[in-house]
Amino acid sequence: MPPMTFLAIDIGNTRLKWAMYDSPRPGAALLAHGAEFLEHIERLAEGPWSKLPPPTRMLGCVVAGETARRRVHDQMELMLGWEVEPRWVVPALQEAGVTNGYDHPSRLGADRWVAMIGARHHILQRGNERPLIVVMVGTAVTVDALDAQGHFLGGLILPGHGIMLRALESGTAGLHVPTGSVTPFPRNTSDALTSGGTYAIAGAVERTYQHLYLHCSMEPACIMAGGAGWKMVPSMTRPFELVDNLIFEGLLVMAQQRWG
Ligand SMILES: Nc1ncnc2c1ncn2[C@@H]1O[C@H](COP(=O)(O)OP(=O)(O)O)[C@@H](O)[C@H]1O
Ligand SMILES: CC(C)(COP(=O)(O)O)[C@@H](O)C(=O)NCCC(=O)O
Ligand SMILES: [K+]
Repeated sequence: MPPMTFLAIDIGNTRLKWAMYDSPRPGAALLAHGAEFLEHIERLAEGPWSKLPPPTRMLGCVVAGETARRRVHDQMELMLGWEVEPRWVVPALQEAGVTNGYDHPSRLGADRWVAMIGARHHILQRGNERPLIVVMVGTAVTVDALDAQGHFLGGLILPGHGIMLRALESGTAGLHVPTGSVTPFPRNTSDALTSGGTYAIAGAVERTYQHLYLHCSMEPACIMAGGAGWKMVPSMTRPFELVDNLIFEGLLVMAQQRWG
């Protein structure tokens, strides 16, 4: 049987991340991966994808809008020998052991849905059925809560580091300063802005931790991901695990259910 290669794609509001695996299932071997800022999507076919084997299956999640999705389809069409049909995640009422408590389940960000499925799979593999907080630090920050049975209870959306800074710069006269350091008692504008943003995110996670602990009477686990997740590492108030490829783990779980 020929190998069943799998292409996973995550289109966020800042960057497209992609990864090619040797099969559509968790634990598959990673063959190649990359990331492009959205303005460079048109480089994919001629550049990083040109040396890839044709994918047998493709599954992606997109929150950057219809135009970005179409630009990726165009790149896939340019690839000689690629006949794969692009498939994109739409958050459902239930998938892979996670139930979706959103008022309108399909309006939940597809990346949040995929990340929660990846995170739930990740902690179940460690034999831990416990409440779970999934934090994604990208363009925006999301802090999502699941109970021990895998019910998504709800979650927060807040601005990411970049948006917070740009909002303050554009809404004030005197806040155009270089990036500072995170410190408990900032004594200059740069440190005050950088610390304010970082602790705003850490505080939102801490609050969700308290809410979920109270709701479930059981200590939650916390999984963190996203391009700026590493910036949060020294400032978190509870134990957490940084999982770099969380979205891809989620897409692999979903791919296995579809094609495995
Ligand atoms: N090397 C990097 N390239 C791009 N963004 C980075 C990088 N390192 C950190 N970041 C931060 O990560 C954020 C983008 O993360 P990412 O997960 O790509 O976002 P999204 O999923 O929204 O596209 C940016 O706002 C930026 O602050
Ligand atoms: C919250 C988000 C903007 C996060 O996007 P990102 O930072 O990953 O680019 C995205 O998940 C989204 O557009 N969600 C739809 C609205 C919702 O989840 O309620
Ligand atoms: K994302």
